[in-house]
Amino acid sequence: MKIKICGLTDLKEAEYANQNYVDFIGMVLFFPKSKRNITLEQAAGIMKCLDPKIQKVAVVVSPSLEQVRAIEQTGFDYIQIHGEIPSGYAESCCLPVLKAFNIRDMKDFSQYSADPAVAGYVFDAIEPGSGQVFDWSLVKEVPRDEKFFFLAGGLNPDNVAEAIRSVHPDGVDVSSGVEYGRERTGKDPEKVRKFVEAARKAIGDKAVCDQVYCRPESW
Ligand SMILES: O=C(O)c1ccccc1N[C@@H]1O[C@H](COP(=O)(O)O)[C@@H](O)[C@H]1O
Repeated sequence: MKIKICGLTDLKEAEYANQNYVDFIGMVLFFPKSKRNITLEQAAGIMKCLDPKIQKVAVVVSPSLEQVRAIEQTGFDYIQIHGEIPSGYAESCCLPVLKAFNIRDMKDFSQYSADPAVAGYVFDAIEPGSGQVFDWSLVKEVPRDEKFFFLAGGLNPDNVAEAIRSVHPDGVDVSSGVEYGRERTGKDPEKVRKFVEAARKAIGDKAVCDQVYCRPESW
């Protein structure tokens, strides 16, 4: 079971990821509508501060091939794509894709599950990065294959254990749920710590571990 903290925007947030030994971080790119959108140059600076063991995910919405190539050159390990994967991706790009499904897109699931460029799935609420929880029963029946299954959408320190027990994902993904409230923006180190602690505690629960789908070592 892996933990992903998404939407990092500055160097101190990279430090929170290091301090809590998270497995993945995400950074939102080429999506100015998001308050977490940063430039490739900012992302490169954040990457330099990250523990090299942490996997770096570029989070994008229907990117162009040109944007994907720029992301590849910046040194990301994965690309999380909401919306459409650009046509010609397999021929000219090599970053493994985490295909995000904003739950109304589930009709496209079988198409993407057959795509060799797709290394994993991120199941998220309708509005990405909105902090909204969706009905987890919608993904409980998703057939488990060799691709990685991240649960996202409104997770927070108070509901992540229940999410793990209920859905048995391979990984949990959070952004809004570890941020400050209305008065301040950015990640709250105390919420990051509590989220990671709650997730690890739930994972450590033997009854849960026995049911969680086992991943290959590389994950
Ligand atoms: O965070 C954003 O603004 C964002 C923008 C574009 C695509 C995805 C985005 N966020 C991703 O949404 C999930 C869940 O976030 P939350 O915990 O519900 O806030 C996560 O993967 C974010 O990276």
